[in-house]
Formats: sequence, C-alpha cells, structure tokens
Amino acid sequence: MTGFTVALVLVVAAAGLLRWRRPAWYWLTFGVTLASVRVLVRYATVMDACGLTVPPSRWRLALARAANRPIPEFRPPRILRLRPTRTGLALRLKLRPGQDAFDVAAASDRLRHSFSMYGVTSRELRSGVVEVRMTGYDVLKRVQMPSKTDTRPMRVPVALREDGSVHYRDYRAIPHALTLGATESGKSVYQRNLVAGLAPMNVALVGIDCKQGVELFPLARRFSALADNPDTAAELLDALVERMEGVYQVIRAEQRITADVPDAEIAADIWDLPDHLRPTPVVVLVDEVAELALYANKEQEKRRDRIITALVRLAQLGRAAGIYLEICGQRFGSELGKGITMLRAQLTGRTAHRVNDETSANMAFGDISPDAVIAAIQIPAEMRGLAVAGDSTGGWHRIRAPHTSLRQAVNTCNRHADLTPDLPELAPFRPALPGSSADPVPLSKTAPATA
Ligand SMILES: Nc1ncnc2c1ncn2[C@@H]1O[C@H](COP(=O)(O)OP(=O)(O)OP(=O)(O)O)[C@@H](O)[C@H]1O
Repeated sequence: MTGFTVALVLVVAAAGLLRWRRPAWYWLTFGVTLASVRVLVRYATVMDACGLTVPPSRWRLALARAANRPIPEFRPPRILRLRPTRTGLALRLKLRPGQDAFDVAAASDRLRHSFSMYGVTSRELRSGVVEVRMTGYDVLKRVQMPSKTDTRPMRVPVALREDGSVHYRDYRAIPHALTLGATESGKSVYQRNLVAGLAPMNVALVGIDCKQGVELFPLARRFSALADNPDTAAELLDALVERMEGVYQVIRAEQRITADVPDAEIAADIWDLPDHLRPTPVVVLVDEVAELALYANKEQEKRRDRIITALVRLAQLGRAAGIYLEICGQRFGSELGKGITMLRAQLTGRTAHRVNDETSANMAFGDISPDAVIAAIQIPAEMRGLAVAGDSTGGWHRIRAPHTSLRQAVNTCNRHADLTPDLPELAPFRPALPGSSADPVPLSKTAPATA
C-alpha cells in the first residue's frame, strides 16, 4: 500500500468513527462539505424526481423551435443561496411561476432521503422565496446549544428545534405559556432551562411549587418570592394581582402626563414607559398546577376558587403590567374544575412533552393544531425531554432542551443572585436562602413517633 492509500484509509476510518460517535463534529469536519457538493450536484435531478420543476415557458419553447434547438428541460426553483450551518444546510430558493411554498413543504420527506440528509423542513420567507433547512444528523439526540444566541430582553434560548435552529421562549411575543407532560417526561428540566436562561436578565422570578418546593426552592437565591403550598400560593397570587393593579396605576399616571404633550408616545404597557419608571417584569413559574386546583372540603374549595380567579386575572391583564405566567403540569383540562378552560385559553404558548393519552395531547393543542396533537402522541418514551412546542398561530416544532442538571441550574442562579430584585409587595414571600437556619429540618425530627 502506498502512503497515500494508508492516509486515505485513515481519514475514511476517522470520518466513520466521528459520524458514529460524534455526529456534530463529523458534520463540522467532513459532513458539511460532502453534503454541499451532493446537494449542488444532484439538485436538478432531485427536484425533477420530487415534482418540483415546471415546464419551460411558451416563449422559451418558441425560441428553441425557431432556433432549431432541442426542447428546453423542465426547470427547478432557482438557488438564491446555499448556506452551511452548525447542524446542516440552509437552501434559499426562488420559486418558479406556478409553484408555491406548500409544494416544497409537501416534498420535504422526498427531499430528505434524495439528498441523504437527516431532516428537511421548509418555510416561506417572502412571496415566492422559500428556505429549505436540512439537518445533517439528529440534532435532538444530544442537544448542544450554540455558544452565541440572539439574546434580547425577556427572550430565552430554551431548547433546540429539530431543524437545528434555536427555540426561544419570548415573553413579550407570547406572554403566558402552558407546559404539559406525563411524569418523567422532562418538564422540570425544561423549566430549569428557563430559569437558568432568565437568571442573568433584569427580571423578578416568582415560583409556586406545590411538590413541597423540591424543584424551585434549591434555586431560591435568584427568586424574589416562593410558595410551596396552596395556602401560601393563594396569598402570593393575591399579592401579584395587587402589584399588577399598582403597575396599571403607574401607566395611567404616565398617560395623564403625556396626553397633553403633542407627538409624545402614550404608554400602553410597561415597555412604553421611560426606563426610570419601568417596573421590573415578573415571570411566575407554577409547577404541578393541578395541586392548586384540588380540594377535599369547602374551605379548600374556596381557596381553590381564589387561586384560579387570581391566575385568570393575571393571565388576562398581566401582560401590560409585565407579569408573565409559565404554568406546568401533567394535565390541564376541564376536569380540574371551573375557570380552567378560561385560563388555558389565555396561555397561548404551548409545550407538550410525552403524554399518556390523546386527551392530554388535546389539552395542549386541541384548540390550536390537530397536527401538533398527533406529533405529541408520537413522542417516544425513551426520548425524555423531547417536546412539541406550538402557539396560537397553529405553527409547531419538535424541540428538546439541553440536559441541565439541578446542580448546574443552582450554580447559574447563585452566580446571578445579586440580580434578584426585592419587590415590596412580595416581601413576605421572599424565600429563606438554602443553607440558612430556616431550612426545613429532617422529617424524622419534625414528626416524632407517638407512643
Ligand atoms: N432534555 C433532556 N435531555 C435528556 N434527558 C432529559 C431531558 N429532560 C429530562 N430528561 C431526563 O428525564 C428525567 C425526568 O425529567 P424531569 O424530572 O424533567 O421530568 P418531569 O416531567 O418533571 O417528571 P415529574 O413530573 O415526575 O417531576 C430526568 O432525570 C432526565 O434524566
């Protein structure tokens, strides 16, 4: 064997090993070049085979006949740009007359295997221009978020989409959201990523965790208020409603001042207020929401109604006051009693992890997108953390958050503890910090055995 052959064999073996063990590295070293060449070489044939070509126009036919030249071939969409990405390729196409974005979307599965890519999705950028995003490998198998993301206030890069793009939880675009999923499906990890993403931002975090606080209390250093039982939750939610009313008064007062100033912007929400007047936005995270809706006696029923009413009010009016709801649970339907469907209608951001039945999937997407219901039912049990995210526009994506451990989330919260705002209305709910004497004592000491 010559030296060249040995080198070639070694390179091919290294590429094969990388592809198997580290697909992301394979893509960046070998995959991106090979795939780009493959797409460009096969482009015309594949588009023709996928039914994405149009016949030559009449004048081209006439011109060919007049010049006695062969009949021109069917034409595929024109390539405007082929851009390699961290996880695949982005192909921008100008459609030919008579083609539409739906044609390309309908052919995405055929394009996927014809170009030997892992996944293909498409979206219309503007009239007649479509971007086909292809992924070179299963990006959701081992989620690696890009080191640089587009960070804006109240916009958290929380997960990766199956097309390799970043999935943002944008509170200003979609103020309130519902996250559903069976037990062990990945809800807490998703919520942890949200908290870790919000921690460096100028925002107050408020948590209601009726799982005795096990999910949110370790993150207490970055929380302005926490509740770990329905009684405290009811009081905390009332305090939030009071804060919301106070913020509305601030907006009204500013409106009165600006109303007489010609050309001045009139504030409609906290983001229109000048910086020195703008109250800190608040994200309220509710874990295991069904615990708040359960009751066993009249007293608890009254408390439940008070809690749901406060949540509905915050969901209806909170956006302008910069109060955003992030509600998480296993199920969230009418079986939880009155007010729940009204509340769900306000939670327009939806994320469903693996669910146990179609009814649960319908709770997430039944009123938004039938396709998303099917996608949520199909999430395999072994792919924990895989979810379907959609919103009231009917659009949806498969997403998966990175596997952030509780330790990592606690470290992030501790690092940003100095950013935790003190909100006067929520002062009574300020958590005792982990490690302080207010921490709960072990069970064996709190419940002495009776004789
Ligand atoms: N994005 C992810 N990537 C990889 N593994 C994950 C991911 N999300 C969750 N998991 C795995 O699934 C397990 C369960 O996740 P998690 O605790 O978030 O589920 P859950 O829906 O909150 O469950 P429960 O309702 O019982 O608290 C985790 O221990 C983790 O190992």
